[in-house]
Amino acid sequence: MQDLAIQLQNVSKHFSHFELKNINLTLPKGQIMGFVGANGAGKSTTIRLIMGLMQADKGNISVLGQSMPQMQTQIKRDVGFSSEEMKLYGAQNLAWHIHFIKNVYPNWDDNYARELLHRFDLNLEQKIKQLSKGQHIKAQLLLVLARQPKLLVLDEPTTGLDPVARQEVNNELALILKDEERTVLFSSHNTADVERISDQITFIDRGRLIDSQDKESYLENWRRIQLELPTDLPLQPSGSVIEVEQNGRIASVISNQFEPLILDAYQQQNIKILAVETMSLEEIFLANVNYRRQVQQKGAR
Ligand SMILES: Nc1ncnc2c1ncn2[C@@H]1O[C@H](COP(=O)(O)OP(=O)(O)OP(=O)(O)O)[C@@H](O)[C@H]1O
Repeated sequence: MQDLAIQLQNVSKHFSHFELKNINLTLPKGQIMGFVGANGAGKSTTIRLIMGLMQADKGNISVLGQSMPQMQTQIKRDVGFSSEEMKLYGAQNLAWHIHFIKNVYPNWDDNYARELLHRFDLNLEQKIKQLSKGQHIKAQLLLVLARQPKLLVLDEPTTGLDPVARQEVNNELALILKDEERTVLFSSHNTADVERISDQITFIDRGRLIDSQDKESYLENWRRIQLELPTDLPLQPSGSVIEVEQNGRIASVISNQFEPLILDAYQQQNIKILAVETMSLEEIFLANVNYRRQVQQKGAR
């Protein structure tokens, strides 16, 4: 069996107005997973459960082979976690934080910390409370990255950063990708970031995982097909076609399991194929969420 950094089996968590339902998720070691969902989809809740900061109502969670939350103290050294909720000590500067963390975590890498300090354009002596929001996020990331943990769990690491800082952080994550021993789970609203640096993609919507797969084969499955129909009668979705937009005799359809046979089937109905287009992760995410919500609504009726 492949070595897993994170495994969730049938995990559920119920709040008064929200339910995270039957989450099954596996992240193999050495991979970087982008965890994508709209506001309130359940990303932070899932991450809190993984980190043992909250207890699931049901299901099993294991992190680096250890059960959570029972073994959270034992695995803390190997897991680096960063989220907006975690505040640094405002009255102290970055040098103080580095000194503190270095004493706790033996894998602390001074050279890497210096490189990050330079690349993130941070000042060791400036008090944390004087930092801008973006600088605070970068300081937090420096402290967690330089520990060289085996697993990094980052809750929206690039939210609130300007495009330049976002690129700096993404570049660091992309560098980590080259190290086959290290694993990253990061949540994001930004599908462009996720498309660029992840090798696993997980979509969550309204507390349910809607897809979790390796990026290459996932992107390969989705296509938008432009069609010219023989008449303007409405074209119905069928098979792997999940969305049809039609204007007269011109239609644009989306397939979530594309194969050339779909084109043959259209041609047999005298439908002309105008174009077969790949889709960005953003387009796929939006189409997928719309489709899943429609299916859910139909099921609920
Ligand atoms: N401790 C809690 N008690 C009650 N409800 C909660 C609690 N924590 C989260 N929720 C609810 O669970 C839902 C999911 O929240 P969560 O923070 O996991 O979403 P998210 O995907 O991280 O969203 P965002 O992108 O906006 O940060 C929300 O409706 C939120 O109000």
